[in-house]
Amino acid sequence: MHKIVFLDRATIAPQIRLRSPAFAHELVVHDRTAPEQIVERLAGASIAITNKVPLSAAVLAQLPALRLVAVAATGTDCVDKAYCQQHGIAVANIRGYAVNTVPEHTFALMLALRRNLVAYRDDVLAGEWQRSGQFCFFNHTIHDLRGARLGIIGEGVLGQRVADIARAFGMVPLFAARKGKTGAGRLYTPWDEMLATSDIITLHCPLTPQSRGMIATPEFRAMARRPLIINTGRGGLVDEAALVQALDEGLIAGAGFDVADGEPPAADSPMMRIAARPNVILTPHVAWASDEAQQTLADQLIDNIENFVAGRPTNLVDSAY
Ligand SMILES: NC(=O)c1ccc[n+]([C@@H]2O[C@H](COP(=O)([O-])OP(=O)(O)OC[C@H]3O[C@@H](n4cnc5c(N)ncnc54)[C@H](O)[C@@H]3O)[C@@H](O)[C@H]2O)c1
Ligand SMILES: O=C(O)[C@H](O)CO
Repeated sequence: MHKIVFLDRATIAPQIRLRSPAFAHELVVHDRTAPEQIVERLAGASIAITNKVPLSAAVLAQLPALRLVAVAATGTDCVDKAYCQQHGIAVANIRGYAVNTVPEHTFALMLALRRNLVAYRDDVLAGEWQRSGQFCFFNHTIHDLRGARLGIIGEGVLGQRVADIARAFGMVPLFAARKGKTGAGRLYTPWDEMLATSDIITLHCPLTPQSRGMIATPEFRAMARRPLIINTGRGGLVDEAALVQALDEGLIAGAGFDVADGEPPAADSPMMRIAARPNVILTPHVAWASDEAQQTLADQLIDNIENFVAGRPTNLVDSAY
């Protein structure tokens, strides 16, 4: 009989229904699991469910019964997939569930920052409208999306939907070629050209050893049009100290982030130090979290587990990802 252990059920909202897998099993559910509890809790489990509890090689090496890590997310950066691949542990993720929720959140950040909604709201609350003496006032510039060039990093499910919505707004979406690769091809804009010509840059790629820190000081200095940076991908894709410096030096117009390098970020972290600025919006990794998307995720999570046990696994992730 399979023993299934869910390490962090509290990362999915309580109203989301998690159906019981349709095979003989024992299911143990923990709301949260601290690093020092992982090995003890997964002892004897053949299937581990994790959303964000890290499963490092050192931890996995102590779990000889483990056969499947079912990640309750698209991003699998919390799992040492190279170790899993070498030791016959399958890793499955959730795909396509966020195709509405993340692009909608991405555009919410873009619109709010392009139109300076946070700054105007602060002004209204501070009495600026009354002081202006007329029906409107112009303390902050406002830019339309129509005509803006949108650099998109990552051309998967989310990057493509963002491009579709961008076209509907009359924007010009540009899929960035891989950093460091020459010869962009018909569908891709060379990396340097994307940096130099975008009015907004949005990240939709996984966090891997290759993509960590892909936007750092040299990239900010190459952003000739003072773009907005939107990151709903993963903390760690953008070097946060370099982001603060880029904002301080006016190299970028603003930042809309749903993720941080280390979550929750420490109170004195770079992201928290800039979070109150009017041209910064930081949301707590909730772009994925519409009720609709969460239910799709929960259903697909159990599908993945049932399919694995039935011998026809779905959504397996290899170590390159
Ligand atoms: N903030 C959130 O709530 C939230 C929700 C869902 C997904 N995400 C993040 O968004 C990412 C993308 O999701 P998706 O559903 O589009 O995944 P996907 O697998 O469909 O697409 C990922 C794309 O990134 C590309 N890619 C891989 N490595 C790259 C690199 N080094 N540089 C540039 N591109 C690279 C892949 O080729 C692929 O086209 C996930 O990996 C996850 O980290 C965040
Ligand atoms: O990768 C994902 O699916 C989101 O970050 C939610 O965990």
